[in-house]
Amino acid sequence: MAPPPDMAKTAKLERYNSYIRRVNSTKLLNASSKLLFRATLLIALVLVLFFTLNYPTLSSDHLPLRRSFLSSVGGAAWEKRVRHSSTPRRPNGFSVLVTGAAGFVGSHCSLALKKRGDGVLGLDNFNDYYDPSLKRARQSLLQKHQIFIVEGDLNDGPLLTKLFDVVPFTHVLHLAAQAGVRYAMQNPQSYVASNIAGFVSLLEVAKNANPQPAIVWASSSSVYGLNTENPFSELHRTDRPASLYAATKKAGEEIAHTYNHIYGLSLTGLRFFTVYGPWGRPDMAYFFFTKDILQGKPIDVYRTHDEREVARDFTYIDDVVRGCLGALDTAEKSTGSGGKKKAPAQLRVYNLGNTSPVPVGRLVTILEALLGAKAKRHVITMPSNGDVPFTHANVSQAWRDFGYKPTTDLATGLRKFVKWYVGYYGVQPRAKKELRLGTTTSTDRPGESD
Ligand SMILES: O=C(O)[C@H]1O[C@H](OP(=O)(O)OP(=O)(O)OC[C@H]2O[C@@H](n3ccc(=O)[nH]c3=O)[C@H](O)[C@@H]2O)[C@H](O)[C@@H](O)[C@H]1O
Repeated sequence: MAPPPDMAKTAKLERYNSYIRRVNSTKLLNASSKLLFRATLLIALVLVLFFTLNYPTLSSDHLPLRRSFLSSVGGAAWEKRVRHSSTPRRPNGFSVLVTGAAGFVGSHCSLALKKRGDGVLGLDNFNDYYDPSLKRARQSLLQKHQIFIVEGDLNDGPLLTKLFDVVPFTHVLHLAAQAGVRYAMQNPQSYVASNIAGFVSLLEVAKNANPQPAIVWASSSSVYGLNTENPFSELHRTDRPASLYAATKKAGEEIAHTYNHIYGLSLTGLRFFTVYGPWGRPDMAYFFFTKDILQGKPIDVYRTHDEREVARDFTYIDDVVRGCLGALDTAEKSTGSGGKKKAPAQLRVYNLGNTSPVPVGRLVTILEALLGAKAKRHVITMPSNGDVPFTHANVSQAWRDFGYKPTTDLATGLRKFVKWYVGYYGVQPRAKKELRLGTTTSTDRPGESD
């Protein structure tokens, strides 16, 4: 029997309503899965960005990815900046790639080269081994002098290749490194990554470049290690490093030999002796002693195991800059091309020191006078941390080949450093008046802080 017409209508309405509910719930389901999918995508993207930008090591696998996120690298505008920065403005001027250009020695050398009309392109990874804001301040200074620093890592082969594709560099001044003797015990891998892998990465690209550049690079006085002959000469033994830092610099010297031998690269290693001065490195003793003395904090002054004073051949930055430029000026051309050696090429190593070691206690006394504050000296036996008891350079080879002659004694150099320090950090040493430190601004040129 057929239902009465009202009941049939109600049943139809019921079916219709349930159909609408089903449609609505399907729509809702679709909408929420879309939302879920988008949210997942967003979280994944955030995670990828986070791990890429914060990847802590120098793993080359991740660098191109990291770069492409950060990047300003590549593109017509970028290439124009790279070319403009590297173009010399004097006849027969050099086109120099300065690695570690935002570093202490790198920033000073970049400005000195630019000042005399050479083209300079910087490369720096702005790592946080010490306060990166100091590196950024140096970068701003270089930028004011039309020096562009490409932000990138030595282990980024494709980036280096790109730079050499854009610019036919005549020279490389390779100063990028993991510095610091004592920190090597805390972070050994960073020394291997920068000073060995990074150096090889640069040499691989340089040997394939056409033309091959001449390379001048920073070795270290620390390669003399346990050498007891004095003063240190390039002819002395360097096979007993006392720290991993020294071992990686010594490895660099051997690696330089190999690339010179196989590919005809012209290579000059410069053994720097405890370089100090304005815009210096905060991890070095003279720098953190200054900070600690001003803050009334105690400082550790090392003495040797046989109760003697520890001494260093502290070398002022302007002298080292002159040494670097002298080495560049006398560097012969590499002889290879396209990865093939055509003839024997120049291979050199030089000490760049001050030739007069000063005990660390004396350095503290000079700082006390400049700062008008007494240091809280905590004299302790040198811990087993890779430090050597003394350094002393014989620089006769650098003098003979490019007229290197250090001219700044420690008291003069520290006065310039303190003058910069108080200006940069805005502190007032009590001795300001007596020593005529004056003030300086953070925009003072490195090497022109007087
Ligand atoms: O010539 C180099 O190739 C190296 O020079 C520099 O190393 P170093 O000569 O060790 O300079 P730096 O740390 O300033 O210690 C100075 C003195 O203070 C003593 N020292 C140090 C710390 C401390 O707390 N107390 C102390 O007495 C310490 O024992 C030492 O006698 C660069 O950092 C390094 O990167 C590398 O370039």
